[in-house]
Amino acid sequence: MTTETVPQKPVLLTGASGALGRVLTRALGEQGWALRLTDRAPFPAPLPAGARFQLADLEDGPAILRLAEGCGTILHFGGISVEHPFETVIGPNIRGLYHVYEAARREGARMIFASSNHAIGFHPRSAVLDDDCSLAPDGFYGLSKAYGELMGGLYRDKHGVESVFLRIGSCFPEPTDARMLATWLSYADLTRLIARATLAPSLGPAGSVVIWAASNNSRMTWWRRDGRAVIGWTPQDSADSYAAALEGKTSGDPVVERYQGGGFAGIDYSRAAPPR
Ligand SMILES: NC(=O)C1=CN([C@@H]2O[C@H](COP(=O)(O)OP(=O)(O)OC[C@H]3O[C@@H](n4cnc5c(N)ncnc54)[C@H](O)[C@@H]3O)[C@@H](O)[C@H]2O)C=CC1
Ligand SMILES: O=C(O)[C@H]1OC(=O)[C@H](O)[C@@H](O)[C@@H]1O
Repeated sequence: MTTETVPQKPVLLTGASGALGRVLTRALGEQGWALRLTDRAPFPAPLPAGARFQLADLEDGPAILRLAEGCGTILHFGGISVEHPFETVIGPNIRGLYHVYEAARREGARMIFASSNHAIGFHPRSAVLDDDCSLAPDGFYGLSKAYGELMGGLYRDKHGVESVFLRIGSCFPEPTDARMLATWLSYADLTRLIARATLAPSLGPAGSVVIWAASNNSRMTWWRRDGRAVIGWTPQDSADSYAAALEGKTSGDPVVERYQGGGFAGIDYSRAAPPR
């Protein structure tokens, strides 16, 4: 038996011009994937063979539906990616997300949603979380990710749309502070995770899985059971080799150090844009 390494249908990647979108475009393009790329910002590098890019805003529903035509998987990485006032987040991350889920429903595509640790960021670091833990967003951004997971549940239960919810920790070239000794996800582990999430023949009886998306970091003691066995993903990298350099690099702020979401838990935009 041969293991499939390239999806049979094209894959739509939103947020292609962003940090992780560019990483995935390069890595999956090199593996011969047929990529349909989109972002509201131009793609800042040459496109790999087999990739097409189209500028679009996630808030433009008809454009998103057209882009998804014929795709078997949607990698949804577009949107606001850090804490911002509510009015900034709602368009891309809520209305835009709805357009992407509608596209997945119409195409019968599997959704791989870049959720975030900030969907559960108000859990204390002393808590040990399984994939069915309560959502505990640490701001408007985290709230939009929690809403995205709930929307995925609705589209699964009502329309049979499959979803992989990636609760990504901190995905950067390397960890840069003590918190990331727990939360870091290497680019290579992300790429392998996306491949397994896309190519896994089934997401099990539930039709959706939650993945704690961090590398094999021994300091990640907050996250336990998830759906990685269902898709066949095992992280291979680790932040441990950075420990000597980063262990003392904490914020000194008790709020930041207490919660899993770190600095986002301490940002307060609640009065940034009063209702009109
Ligand atoms: N990098 C990380 O450590 C983590 C990232 N994530 C999620 O992964 C995804 C990708 O993250 P990054 O690449 O780091 O973020 P990024 O900010 O570099 O990329 C996001 C992309 O979305 C695009 N975008 C924003 N609003 C849009 C709209 N209305 N229409 C079309 N495109 C729009 C932006 O132009 C940007 O290129 C995001 O959804 C983020 O929330 C989640 C947890 C951790
Ligand atoms: O918590 C973290 O480290 C990361 O979480 C996220 O969701 C953000 O997209 C990223 O910019 C943060 O650095």
